[in-house]
Amino acid sequence: MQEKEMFDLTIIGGGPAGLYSTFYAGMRDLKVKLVEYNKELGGKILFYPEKIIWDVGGMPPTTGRTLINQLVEQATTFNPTICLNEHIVRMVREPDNTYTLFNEQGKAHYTRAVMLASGHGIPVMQKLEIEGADRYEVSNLHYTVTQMDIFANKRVLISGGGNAAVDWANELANISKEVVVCHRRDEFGGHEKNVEQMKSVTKIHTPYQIKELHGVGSAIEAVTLAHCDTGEQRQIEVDAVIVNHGMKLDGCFLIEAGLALEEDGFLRVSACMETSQPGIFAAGDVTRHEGKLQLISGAFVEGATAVNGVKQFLDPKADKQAYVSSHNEKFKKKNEQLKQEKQAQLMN
Ligand SMILES: Cc1cc2nc3c(=O)[nH]c(=O)nc-3n(C[C@H](O)[C@H](O)[C@H](O)COP(=O)(O)OP(=O)(O)OC[C@H]3O[C@@H](n4cnc5c(N)ncnc54)[C@H](O)[C@@H]3O)c2cc1C
Repeated sequence: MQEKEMFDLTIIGGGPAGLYSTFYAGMRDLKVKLVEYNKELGGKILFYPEKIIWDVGGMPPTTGRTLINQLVEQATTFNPTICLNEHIVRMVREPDNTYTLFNEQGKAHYTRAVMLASGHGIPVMQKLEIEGADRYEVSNLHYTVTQMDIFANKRVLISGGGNAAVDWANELANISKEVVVCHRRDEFGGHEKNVEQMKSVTKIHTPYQIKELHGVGSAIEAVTLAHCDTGEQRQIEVDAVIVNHGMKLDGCFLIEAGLALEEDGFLRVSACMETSQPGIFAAGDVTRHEGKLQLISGAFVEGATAVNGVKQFLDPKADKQAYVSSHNEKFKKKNEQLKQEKQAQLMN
């Protein structure tokens, strides 16, 4: 029988919100477990590991990969329990007001409080609805860009008009032989400046969509685009195709748990990031509230606020927030260690 180990807090989702909350929960002496669906931590940043991030406070321009590594290092400061490759699909409130969370295989996690840091749910890329397209996925049909240099000196077609498609088009224009963008609408998502830049450095076809892929073996060599209104067709030769048609979101378990949602399907939360169910808190992209900052910095603030909410939920007499880290006794030994490491570095 599975051993029933009870945690103070179980965090669902290992993106920026979940990772920072894991660290902060350690600062608040909570016994914490982090459960992530992917086999790797990092959340959405895993979609842009090579992109440079500029807008996280106090952090000089840093790649997504470096930020993930730093977040993971910080999250593991207090030795939390981390479970990867587990999709939480059900939350049950027990008569003693604790929660049991079940993963897809039926494994249970026992916890006194829950934090939903599940972003937009399990992202499932919208695939091309063209028969046989999947055979090119092993070679030059991509649904995300995790490594820029594989597109160096290539003729790349990007299909899609969202934020990510615009960003990738601009970045690839610096290294690829040619970047062509097709989109079924004339308008593109993302910052106006980025869209303008994309228009000046790539060839754009709107309103067009991919109608046919032509390949030999497992590689696409050309693509037929069709005009969305007239059906007029044009063929272009390519070395790689990137499709970014958005993601299907799996938010079903939030609905099944009976949590109050805003109209757009995201979680309604109180000022201390508690959901409509006592003991279930939330942080990051999964929440909506007035003043929402849907950025990594916003996820950090919401994470710390939610952990403080959890602490007071479990112990109403607890301080409202953790004692500042610069003067926190918890770090005394670690600070000594850091000083010694720095001195040793200077000596070498
Ligand atoms: C292309 C792109 C570029 C961006 N650039 C920037 C930028 O420059 N600066 C910036 O501040 N922000 C940027 N963002 C936004 C930023 O990435 C998000 O705001 C941030 O990742 C939100 O963090 P999160 O932890 O709330 O959610 P996520 O990062 O989405 O993480 C949620 C995690 O929860 C997991 N999960 C979900 N449901 C379950 C479940 N049921 N069971 C187990 N695990 C589950 C998911 O697998 C995922 O790992 C960008 C976003 C994109 C898409």
